[in-house]
Amino acid sequence: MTGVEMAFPPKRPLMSTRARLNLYLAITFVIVFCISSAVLYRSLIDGAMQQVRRDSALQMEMAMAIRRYTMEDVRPLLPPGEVLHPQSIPAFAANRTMSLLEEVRPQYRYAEVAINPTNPSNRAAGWQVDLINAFRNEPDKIEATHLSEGPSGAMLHVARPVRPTADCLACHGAAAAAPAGLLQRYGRTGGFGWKIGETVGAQIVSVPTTNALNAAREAWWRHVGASLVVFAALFLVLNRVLSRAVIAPIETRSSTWRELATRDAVTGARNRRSFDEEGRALIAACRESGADLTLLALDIDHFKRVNDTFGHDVGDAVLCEFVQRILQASKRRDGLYRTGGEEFAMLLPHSDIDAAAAFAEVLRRQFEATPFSGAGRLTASFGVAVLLPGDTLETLMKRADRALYEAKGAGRNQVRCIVS
Ligand SMILES: Nc1nc2c(ncn2[C@@H]2O[C@H](COP(=O)(O)OP(=O)(O)OP(=O)(O)O)[C@@H](O)[C@H]2O)c(=O)[nH]1
Repeated sequence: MTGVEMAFPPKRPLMSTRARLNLYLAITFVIVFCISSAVLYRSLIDGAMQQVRRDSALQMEMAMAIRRYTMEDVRPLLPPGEVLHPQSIPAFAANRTMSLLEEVRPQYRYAEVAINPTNPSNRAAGWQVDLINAFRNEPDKIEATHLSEGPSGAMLHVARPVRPTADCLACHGAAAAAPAGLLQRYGRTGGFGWKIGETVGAQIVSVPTTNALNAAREAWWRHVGASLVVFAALFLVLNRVLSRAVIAPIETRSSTWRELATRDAVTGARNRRSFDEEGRALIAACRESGADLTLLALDIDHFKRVNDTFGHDVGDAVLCEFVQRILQASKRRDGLYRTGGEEFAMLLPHSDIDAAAAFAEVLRRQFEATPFSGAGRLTASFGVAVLLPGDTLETLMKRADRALYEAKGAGRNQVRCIVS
């Protein structure tokens, strides 16, 4: 056997239909998964914050109820006078009661603070002052929020303005008119001169957000994990179903169509169309890599006589046997092309003219020595041409044909080479 190598097999698409289907499925799943996870994350966080706000609203309502109870039920029994009972002051009662609640619900805080308080421990500081000033700047505002980050986590502070009514001025109007007990307990320095409707302070409810947000994030991670499992299972099922129901039949049909479009129906050799396409690609590849390329033109001698003597069917069988013998003698299964009736061509990359001629000679001897079944002894002629700079497939083919005609002209059953 010779060392020549026949043409490269035709190039396949970079990705198979199956691989493309998997890629599209995977991309679709990733997009759907990311969008649904992002939407879920947003809604879980929003839900957690709404829960925090509901908690703060409930706490504020509790404080308001305590104030009201103090004002309506306690104050009439213990009106400010010579002796001051702080328990009868709404702000004191609310602060005190809510501080008891804080013992069982740590971090849930309530504070009534003022810029100019009667009780110095109720003096607003830092962001509390900012909230009060915000209410002062916008008298229509009835609620303001502030988020803070502390050692125990993030907190949401919800504030409502404290605006004195006529009742409040009994203690917080002029210091001279204030009850003696109040002056005696807190002095004359703070908590006087308030005016009806002006913002003097704020009720502030503080609620932790960290726990609720962490719970929302944990729920999100659980969902992400479960979704991943569901998406992966769905991917596998869809992949299987589509592969069996759609891709497999398409691949079978397309490979059949490819065979029909690129092979000669009688001999199974690659057809003229393949020769043109693959020949051009091969020339470009050999030019780029600098590899040799030779073209072998083959033709059965006096083939017409086979048809005329034994019939067209035997002629077909001879063509098939001719192809099989060539393929068996070469390394590759592709690379032999039927370019005409009983004319064939072979593209031999990495073969110089001597190697190609030697291969042709092996074939020639083999044909000559071994009779064809049904048709007896037959010979073939060969023309060899090597790829030259500036060659196209057509010019290369022309030279190989010329060499073949020279072989025919010289009596057939021989190999002729044309180098330039
Ligand atoms: N059985 C069969 N014959 C074919 C087929 N295609 C072409 N032929 C015949 O091949 C013969 C080719 O004849 P020619 O071109 O005269 O060539 P030849 O007889 O081989 O003579 P040389 O090539 O000069 O040696 C014709 O008789 C065609 O009818 C085919 O597919 N099957």
